[in-house]
Amino acid sequence: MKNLAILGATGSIGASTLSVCRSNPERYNVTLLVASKSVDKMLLLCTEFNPTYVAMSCPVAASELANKLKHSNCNSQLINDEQALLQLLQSNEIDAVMAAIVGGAGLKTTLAAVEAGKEIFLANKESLVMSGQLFIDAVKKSGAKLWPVDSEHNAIYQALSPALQESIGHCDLRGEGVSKILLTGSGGPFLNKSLSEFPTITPAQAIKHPNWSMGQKISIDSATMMNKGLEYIEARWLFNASREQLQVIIHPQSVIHSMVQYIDGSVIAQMGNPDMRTPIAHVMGGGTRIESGVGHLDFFSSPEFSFMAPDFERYPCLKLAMDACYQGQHATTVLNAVNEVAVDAFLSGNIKFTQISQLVDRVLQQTETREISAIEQLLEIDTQAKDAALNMIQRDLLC
Ligand SMILES: NC(=O)C1=CN([C@@H]2O[C@H](COP(=O)(O)OP(=O)(O)OC[C@H]3O[C@@H](n4cnc5c(N)ncnc54)[C@H](OP(=O)(O)O)[C@@H]3O)[C@@H](O)[C@H]2O)C=CC1
Ligand SMILES: CC(=O)[C@@H](O)[C@H](O)COP(=O)(O)O
Ligand SMILES: [Mn+2]
Repeated sequence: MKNLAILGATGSIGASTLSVCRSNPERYNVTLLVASKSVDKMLLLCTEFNPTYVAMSCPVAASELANKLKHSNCNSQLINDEQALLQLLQSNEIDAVMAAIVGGAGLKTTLAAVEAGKEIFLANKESLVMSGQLFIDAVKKSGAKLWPVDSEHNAIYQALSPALQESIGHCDLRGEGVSKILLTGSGGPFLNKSLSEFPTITPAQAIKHPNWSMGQKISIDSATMMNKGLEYIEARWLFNASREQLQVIIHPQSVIHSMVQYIDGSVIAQMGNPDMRTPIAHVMGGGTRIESGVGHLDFFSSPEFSFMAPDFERYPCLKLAMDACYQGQHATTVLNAVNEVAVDAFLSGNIKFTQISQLVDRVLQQTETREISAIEQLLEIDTQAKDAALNMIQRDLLC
């Protein structure tokens, strides 16, 4: 029985993780649940799982939850400050951590767990996009076991040889006969929409992913294909892949979750219904197969598979992310930070869909190259980039 912390417990990945816990009660003890503002959802989870500890990053939500917990049958202890949360994550009360906070807000907690050598189930791709080399170095130093949860990276992991699975972050792809990682993406809801209609795309249209049910931010990222850009950077770090070893392929059906191509011509793909409980069960089972609650693929009623190359005119965010990947960690941190501001602004009706990429591009263009050697530098770059982006929105500097 492992003690599990779920960071982002009230979100989409949090819900899928808890569903896998329900299907496998003998494997995990839900010890710590962390979220931000969703008090009522958290109260329900506390009532069901009775975690030893619970934390809400928003102080108002934390005190509201404290009050409600007093009148409940659950005796979870509320962790009230960030430092205490980081210490708990690093303590021997926690064995495994599902890192599923959305955005750069997940960086500190995820890294704290990495530094303490925990078993890490990584959904929070933004933390790896921001901290890249520092993250991978911390994994190596602490001996943390890093499991990719993101459906594509989990698929790639499953298609790799045991030697490569054991060397996440330091894979010798060529040495093990891998010629390319083929990262698949659906293309989102606007794959076939006329480009002339893009400026009038609404949040309600953009949030409707054709295949996956996910949180708001990642759904918008899928629509711009910034999600695939972030995943490209994520794959670069997880699998130590060079530019020549990474290719993005649009596969609108989201049945193949990604593939690995070998030098002998073989291509190994992982397939399944688009349901995150499959990769989550894979990592929570430690690579062995456990119940996920996901049904089998029905090959006779599945649509035909199709594949195409991404068009950067339709998906400028993908190109920006692929370029930032080779500019360095300052660039990937700015890309991620500005994208977070832009997605928020789009969801609030303050900018157009087409202005998401414009904003990211503008702030990246005014970013100076910087060598990164500490997380504090990344956090400073993150704040500066967000300020610059907000400033551009307020001054109405976008076309
Ligand atoms: N959803 C999916 O299918 C997939 C998601 N991912 C990645 O997983 C991560 C989570 O995505 P998803 O579950 O969709 O997102 P959701 O928006 O559904 O959930 C986000 C979670 O993060 C919590 N949260 C937000 N800010 C903070 C904070 N500052 N401190 C603590 N908790 C916080 C939210 O709490 P609250 O509810 O209280 O606001 C919520 O529990 C993202 O990085 C995403 O890219 C990767 C692959 C697939
Ligand atoms: C489920 C998952 O891993 C998401 O990242 C998903 O891949 C999003 O779909 P897109 O392929 O449209 O980005
Ligand atoms: Mn994904």
